[in-house]
Amino acid sequence: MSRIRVSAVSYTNTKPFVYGLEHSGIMDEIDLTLDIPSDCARKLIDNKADIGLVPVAALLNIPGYKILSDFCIGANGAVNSVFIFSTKPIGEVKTVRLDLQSRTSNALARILLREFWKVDVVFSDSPDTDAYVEIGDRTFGKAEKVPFAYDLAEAWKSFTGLPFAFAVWASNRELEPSFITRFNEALSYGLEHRPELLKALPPNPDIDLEDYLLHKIDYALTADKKEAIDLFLSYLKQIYAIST
Ligand SMILES: C=C(O[C@@H]1C=C(C(=O)O)C=C[C@H]1O)C(=O)O
Repeated sequence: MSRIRVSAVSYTNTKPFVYGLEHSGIMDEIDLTLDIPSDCARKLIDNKADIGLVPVAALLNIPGYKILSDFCIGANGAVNSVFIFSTKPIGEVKTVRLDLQSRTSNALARILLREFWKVDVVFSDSPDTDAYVEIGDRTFGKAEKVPFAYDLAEAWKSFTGLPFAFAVWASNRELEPSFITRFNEALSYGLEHRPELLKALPPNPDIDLEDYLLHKIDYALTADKKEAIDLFLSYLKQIYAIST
């Protein structure tokens, strides 16, 4: 039987999930790759993977997608690894560069700039923009070093009162229910064993990894995070309608 191809995110936020998958029998049934979020989305869209930790902004491009887990990469308030970094206060920003590794946070930035901060900006690939979106481990420690840093999960909570989900476990086809159960058990094992994982991770002077993996990243795909996804996707559709 051919293995199920799984694309997970290569950032620290996903390490508990990877720990769970690697410490379970499921490794015999899957081919696991670690990818930046934009590649993870691309693999699901192009049928190069069967399951992915898919940026929610990409769900609209995966016909018939199925969310197969009650775990996600989310946050309830500040997440500490998804930012707009800026040389100016957000109300004065005119140009913004997006992050090529991101799908969700780029869209979230567009929504918040327009609907929450109410600034009209131009998006550009130029290295000289007033502000830029950045996600993942590359952001660790930067918020204290730049003139202005805006945590996008925190801003979303201020805007909507809701938590947020950046990426969900989804498939692009039907899978065996018993496999999905075992997959979820492996993810759950990883979350439960975060203390052991934390002991094994090299210390990082730029981030409190315990706080990040136990408190900032919120892994439960709760009803209010699903509500947030629906709301986020409805804003995203409006933005597509405007920009196309
Ligand atoms: C919290 C994060 O969430 C991520 C952000 C994503 C995106 O912007 O597309 C996708 C997956 C997550 O890893 C992060 O990367 O720091």
